Amino acid sequence: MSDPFFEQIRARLIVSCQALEDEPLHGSDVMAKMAKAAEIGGAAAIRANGADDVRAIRQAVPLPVIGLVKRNYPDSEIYITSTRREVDELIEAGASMIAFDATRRPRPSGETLESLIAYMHSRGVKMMADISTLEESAYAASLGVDCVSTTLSGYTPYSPQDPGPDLQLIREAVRALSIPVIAEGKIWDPSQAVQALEAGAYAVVVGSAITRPQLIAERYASAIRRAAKAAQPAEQACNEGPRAHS
Ligand SMILES: CC(=O)N[C@H](C=O)[C@@H](O)[C@H](O)[C@H](O)COP(=O)(O)O
Repeated sequence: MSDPFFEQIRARLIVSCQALEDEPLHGSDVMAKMAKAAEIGGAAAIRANGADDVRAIRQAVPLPVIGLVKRNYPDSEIYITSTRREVDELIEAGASMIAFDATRRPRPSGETLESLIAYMHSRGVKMMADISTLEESAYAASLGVDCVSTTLSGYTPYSPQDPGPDLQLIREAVRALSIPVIAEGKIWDPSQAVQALEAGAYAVVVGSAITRPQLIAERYASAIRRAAKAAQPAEQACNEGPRAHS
């Protein structure tokens, strides 16, 4: 593939810099700093939520920004770039590629997956299809998206609910598709990123493990709590000392 964007991200790290309103790091200024840190750390591109964050990040770093808009609608479970309204916002903000929910669940505002992809085609924008299963990846590819990302595995009720990345989906999608398959979702460790690449992923997106400190802290705190709890009976026995025989 000779597309400069895809050349730039080949076998590289993409950092997802996202903080929703209820998260402590919410705010475009903070996300722009996160993106700067990611760039210094070696990221080849940034994934970001919302037109304001896309704009701020584009000003802060010379990296391509994959944009999405998370917005809840009352009549749909889909919340990642659900309709052309979000697509327009991202194009306006200068996103290099648009990430969107490419599951076949009902979309809000009478939009369909097919109509949304056709609209993005007509606007000439690159498309990253966020999918949760092999079947969804194949269908999105047949509609002409530029790449698929395993973002939604574990986030639809019918996909595997595992704690780690869906390496099997990556492997199967790579085998089945002729477009890049991006590994995304639940990658917490550099070794998992390497496994994803070994499974054939074209690039790897890491979010929470780099940019959501409250989740990172929680992992440490709960591991420490678990270890302390497991050590308790032994400690108690130690403190009590040998029992005197009566
Ligand atoms: C399911 C969903 O809404 N995923 C979102 C998609 O943009 C983000 O909240 C994730 O942080 C991103 O996909 C990266 O994944 P992880 O944070 O696991 O590295």
